[in-house]
Amino acid sequence: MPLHAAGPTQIFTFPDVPALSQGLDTYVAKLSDEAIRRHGKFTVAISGGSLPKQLAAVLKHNKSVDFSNWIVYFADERCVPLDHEDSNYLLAKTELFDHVDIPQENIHTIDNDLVSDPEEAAEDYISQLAKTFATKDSVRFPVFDLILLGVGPDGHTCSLFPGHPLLKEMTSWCAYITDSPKPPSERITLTFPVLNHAHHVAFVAAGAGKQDMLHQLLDAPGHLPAQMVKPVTGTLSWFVDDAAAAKITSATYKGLERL
Ligand SMILES: O=C(O)[C@H](O)[C@@H](O)[C@H](O)[C@H](O)COP(=O)(O)O
Repeated sequence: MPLHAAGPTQIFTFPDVPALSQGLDTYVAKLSDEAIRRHGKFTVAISGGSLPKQLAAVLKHNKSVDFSNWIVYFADERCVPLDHEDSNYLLAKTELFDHVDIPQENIHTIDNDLVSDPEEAAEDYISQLAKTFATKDSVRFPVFDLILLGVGPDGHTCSLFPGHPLLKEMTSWCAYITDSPKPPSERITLTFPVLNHAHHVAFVAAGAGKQDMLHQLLDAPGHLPAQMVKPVTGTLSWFVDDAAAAKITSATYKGLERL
């Protein structure tokens, strides 16, 4: 069985979180290897929340991954200093970056001097993205090799929340929000067109607390933010543990796959 294939959403289920981390390691290592062979680098965007820990648990020990060619962005970031306990960067640093050899200049953080001005911080982040993704041929949207996303109990992903005007943002690469219902209220976030131009997008969700939302997202059509992630040509995968997957019933997904 291929790990992923263009086309319909693939859902990989695991008995528990350690097994899910093992599966993520296999998946990310393969995509990293493919991307580095193809274009000499692996461009990846990482979310906050529980994802960095789940991602890093096994991956940080994987000596076969060429982290020196990773280029890392944040799918969203809270507008707090980089050493603040709410910083997605600090979390990813503690869980992953401190254990592997990603060159510091390849880790694109929110500008620490701009965290009190979300609009400026988002503008700066667009400039950082342009350094990696704009060529002299110019690109319409960044095309990440992989974007790793979490999902909230209200169906939000990144800092894209249900009913928020940012759901309609279709031109800018990175936007700011000052009224996030999930604290802290000020954040920057990649936008849907960026998410949907990636080669691969993977959601990661674990625990019984995600059961109802996964059932809602995957068993019925809708317009919640996580349901608006529909890669134009890329793949969409879900990595879930059995507890989170327990209420998924749709025939579309009846072949929940073990990785
Ligand atoms: O910075 C953030 O708050 C996140 O990027 C956010 O979108 C997160 O991924 C979800 O809220 C899921 O969080 P949990 O995995 O902790 O439930």
